Amino acid sequence: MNPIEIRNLNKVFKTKQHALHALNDVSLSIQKGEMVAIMGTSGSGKTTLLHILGCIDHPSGGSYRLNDIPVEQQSPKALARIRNRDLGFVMQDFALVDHYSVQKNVLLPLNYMKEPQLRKERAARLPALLEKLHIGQKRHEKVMNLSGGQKQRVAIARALINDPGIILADEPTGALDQKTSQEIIELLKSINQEGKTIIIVTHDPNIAAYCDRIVRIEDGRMIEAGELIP
Ligand SMILES: Nc1ncnc2c1ncn2[C@@H]1O[C@H](COP(=O)(O)OP(=O)(O)OP(=O)(O)O)[C@@H](O)[C@H]1O
Repeated sequence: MNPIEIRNLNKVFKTKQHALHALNDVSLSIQKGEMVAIMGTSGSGKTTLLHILGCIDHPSGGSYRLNDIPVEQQSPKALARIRNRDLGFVMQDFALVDHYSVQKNVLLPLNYMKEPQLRKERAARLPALLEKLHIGQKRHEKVMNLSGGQKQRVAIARALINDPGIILADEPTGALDQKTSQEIIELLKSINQEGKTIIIVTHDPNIAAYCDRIVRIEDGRMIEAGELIP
């Protein structure tokens, strides 16, 4: 079973004037432990695809199985649980709460977890996780006082606190300088080498070079699926 299986996926955005086909007949399988780059020109549909993979948006047609679960048949509550447990998100603008501390930001996903024992177990991972991401000393610092690279490390820690199998990253280095970008992609690569499946939307060929394969999208169509890992 592949963690991600999409078949003949379509996404149409309807406005009063017209219907925009953001994704057109996209089929894609992603194996466990792969690191995949999604590339394409601006407006080609990359973020739309990532949002559907992240169960943030719904396709207009086609099927999506995530960890063998048919996503389109899930209730909003079940989808919220999937987003919380099975997926970690890393965004270009970090999507952190600036006036919260590092610790409070990283622990945020646990607020949505009902099981107290599991929440406790996950929270206990915090110190080791922050050390691993080299932000241990910033634990009580407000996020607004951190550099861009440090903020992205906090966002990666938050994505990992629930130990999801899949990390989805939308231009994770888009707001960072070249040196910091390299540090962040090397960090994501090391997380991938520990077994996480990682999907990264990027414009940057240097970032894509760290991935196992490149999926290219143009005008909502997948024009290249790259080579699968043997
Ligand atoms: N909510 C929406 N309503 C209407 N059209 C949308 C919506 N979201 C995206 N689109 C359109 O769908 C197309 C694909 O957008 P998407 O954001 O997926 O592109 P992208 O490849 O991620 O672009 P970029 O590299 O500039 O971020 C674009 O034409 C965009 O204008």
